[in-house]
Amino acid sequence: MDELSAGSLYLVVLGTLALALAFKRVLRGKETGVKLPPGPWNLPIIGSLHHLVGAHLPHRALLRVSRRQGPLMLLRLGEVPAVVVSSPEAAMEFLRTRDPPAAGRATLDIVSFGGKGIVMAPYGEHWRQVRKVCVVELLSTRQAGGEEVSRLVEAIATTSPATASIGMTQTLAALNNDIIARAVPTAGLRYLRVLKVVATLAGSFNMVDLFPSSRLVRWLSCVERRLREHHAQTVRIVDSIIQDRKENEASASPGASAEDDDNDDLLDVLLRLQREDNLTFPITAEIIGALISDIFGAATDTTGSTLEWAMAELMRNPRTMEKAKQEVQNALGQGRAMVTGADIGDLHYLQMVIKETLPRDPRYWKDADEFMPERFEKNGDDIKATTVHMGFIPFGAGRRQCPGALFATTTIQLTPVNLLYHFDWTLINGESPESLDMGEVLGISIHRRSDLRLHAALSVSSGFLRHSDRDS
Ligand code: HEM
Repeated sequence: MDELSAGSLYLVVLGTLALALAFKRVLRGKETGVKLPPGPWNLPIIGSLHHLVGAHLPHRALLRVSRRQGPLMLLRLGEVPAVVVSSPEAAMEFLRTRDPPAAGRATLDIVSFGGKGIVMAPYGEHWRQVRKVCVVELLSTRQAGGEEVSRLVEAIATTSPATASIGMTQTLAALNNDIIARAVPTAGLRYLRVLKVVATLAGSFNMVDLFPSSRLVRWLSCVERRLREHHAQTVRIVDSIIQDRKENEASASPGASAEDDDNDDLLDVLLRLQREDNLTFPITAEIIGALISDIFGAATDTTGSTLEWAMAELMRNPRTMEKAKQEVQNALGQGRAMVTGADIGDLHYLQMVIKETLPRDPRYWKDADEFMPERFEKNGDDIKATTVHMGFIPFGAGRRQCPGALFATTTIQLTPVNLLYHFDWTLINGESPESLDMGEVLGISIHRRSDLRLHAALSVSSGFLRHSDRDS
């Protein structure tokens, strides 16, 4: 098996970093005076693209070239110079000490509202302000997911046993949308559907991104046209959501909004900031739209695929699954309807399972391909300090590190704990742990190539009544 095997969030990070850094943080040496790293030999027009041929996933091709060139290399992707960072140390060094100007991909410029949100905003006053809004107002104090995970458990528990084959890809993606959508409840399915198309189009390699100055390429590209159309739809949907919310607020009784401050969702917070007008620039409807899109985009794909890989790894490793289940059931006893964030602190093995879903670099981890949560036991208390140096930066580092890390961590722990506590999971269609497909495809992060379909039976510990019992 390939040394960066499926299930590794390090892949997500590597993919994210490689793609983000390759496309998003493009160094323009002559503008910045930064000394550019060396790269492989280039051809006219296509630049370094021929070095990437042969791997079906771009991050793997980048990894292959980086093995020859070193962890920091300069590629020319068509006409676009790109610095690719592919080792944790180089990434840490790069992310901590340098802040190259963002020169966005042509397609991402469209979907990011021209950098008016956070993800594609170049370093500067606008980014500083919106980042503060995200960290202080939107993400740090919000606990993700309790209600939604509970609904998910109930939905699975009440699925008729005869047909209880659960499509984990859709189920976990729906859970994440549910969690994030709580922040924008009126966003609705239409918004999420459009956003998904936008993410798929923007997540792929596009000629327009390689030759942004070519009018011919832009004219021939249907991707750019489709992105513009879908982006216009998201703008219309967000505008109508804002309009509805403002009308509701206007018709609500005076004082009601102050009472509900604690329940404010993401849109409420942004509208309040717009009214207060305390930032160094006005929060326009466009900025609100851009921030909402960015947060959905940054949150759903990453969290959903992490959860899916974690479940897949557990299914592929029955002994690990059994050990994790034992820990959860021993710690929580029988008959609980819901496991909450407060219960997670004692579940050390489960936390190691999540960590193990994240790093997979053979230069730092022995038998990196083996799914061995126990490897974290050995490092004991030093784990926090050592992981930073050992290739464990799933949420990035430096100024642009993930502001949703806390939010995401709650979801990626709370969901599997509940899934393991309430259900016994089995593979279906004659699949065995050894034959389980662990192939990958590229989206905003690395996804499973095939949908993970599992059978769920209510476990003895679960407090949810069996479906048949409920009916009788
Ligand atoms: C397992 C889940 C997640 C992983 C692995 C992850 C990883 C990352 C990484 C590596 C970056 C830095 C990218 C770069 O340097 O360009 C990032 C940025 C970001 N993430 Fe996350 N993330 C996750 C979940 C979330 C969630 C749940 C949210 C919001 C609710 C979120 C919001 C953001 C935002 C807004 C940024 C851009 C920050 C900036 O540019 O200043 N992420 N994430």
